[in-house]
Amino acid sequence: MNILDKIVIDKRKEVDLRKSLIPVRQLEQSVLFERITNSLAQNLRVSTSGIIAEHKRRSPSKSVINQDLNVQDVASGYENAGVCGMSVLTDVKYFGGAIDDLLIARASSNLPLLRKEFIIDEYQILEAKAYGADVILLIAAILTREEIKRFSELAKSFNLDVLLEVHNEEELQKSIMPSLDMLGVNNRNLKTFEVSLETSKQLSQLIPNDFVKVSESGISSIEAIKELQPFGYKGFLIGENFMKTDNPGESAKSFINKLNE
Ligand SMILES: O=C(O)c1ccccc1NCC(=O)[C@H](O)[C@H](O)COP(=O)(O)O
Repeated sequence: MNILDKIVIDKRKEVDLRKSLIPVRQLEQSVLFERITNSLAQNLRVSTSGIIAEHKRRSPSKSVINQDLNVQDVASGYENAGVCGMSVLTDVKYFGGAIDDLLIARASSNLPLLRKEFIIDEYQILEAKAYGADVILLIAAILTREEIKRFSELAKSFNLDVLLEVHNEEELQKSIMPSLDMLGVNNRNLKTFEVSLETSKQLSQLIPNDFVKVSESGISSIEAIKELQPFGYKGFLIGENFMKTDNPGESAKSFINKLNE
């Protein structure tokens, strides 16, 4: 059993509990449900840096990264740094996140917000919309093609962007469909937790040009981005490298300044 299998077992129980506490009707009545969303894919298409900066307190691979910061400060710092979008990990058990982190990030910035979650049920997409997200993540490794289609079409009906994440060729081949906006290649091997940019490089040629290509995980240097850009990547999801510092916003700002030099 890999880490995703464990996360999904817990997630099913969590989602059942959340559904019983907050019914769909209540989510649909949220003021944010009517909010006009802000497209991350569009920002990435026109950006020179393409940075998507993540709020990440801890992770299965690194344990604690940073538990001392306010989401408000991180979100406003990232916005001030000029990132293209912010990823907010909302998983409680494995990442120390919360759905309220999304709400706080929404109140603190106008950035496109990605709900970084292990989505296995439509309910979580309604939650994403009700708590102010602009983008959802779908992970091919934990979904069937039919689920990817159903979930991405539901997200598009709410004007949410969809980032589909893959780890290998098989996941990529089963997932390609028009209701996706961005294809993300995760460089982290979920069995060993090792990261290798080679994964992004190898899969890049199999991703049709209609999708914005995003490289995820293990990116910690300007050189890594310069290495990935020739493979067509327009988006770079960075978590730990910024979050391990006392001031992720400042850290993202100096990273982007160096990248643009
Ligand atoms: O980060 C982990 O340890 C992890 C383990 C299992 C499933 C997902 C995991 N991370 C989620 C992510 O995709 C990353 O947080 C994101 O790509 C940023 O990665 P990094 O820059 O390496 O923090």
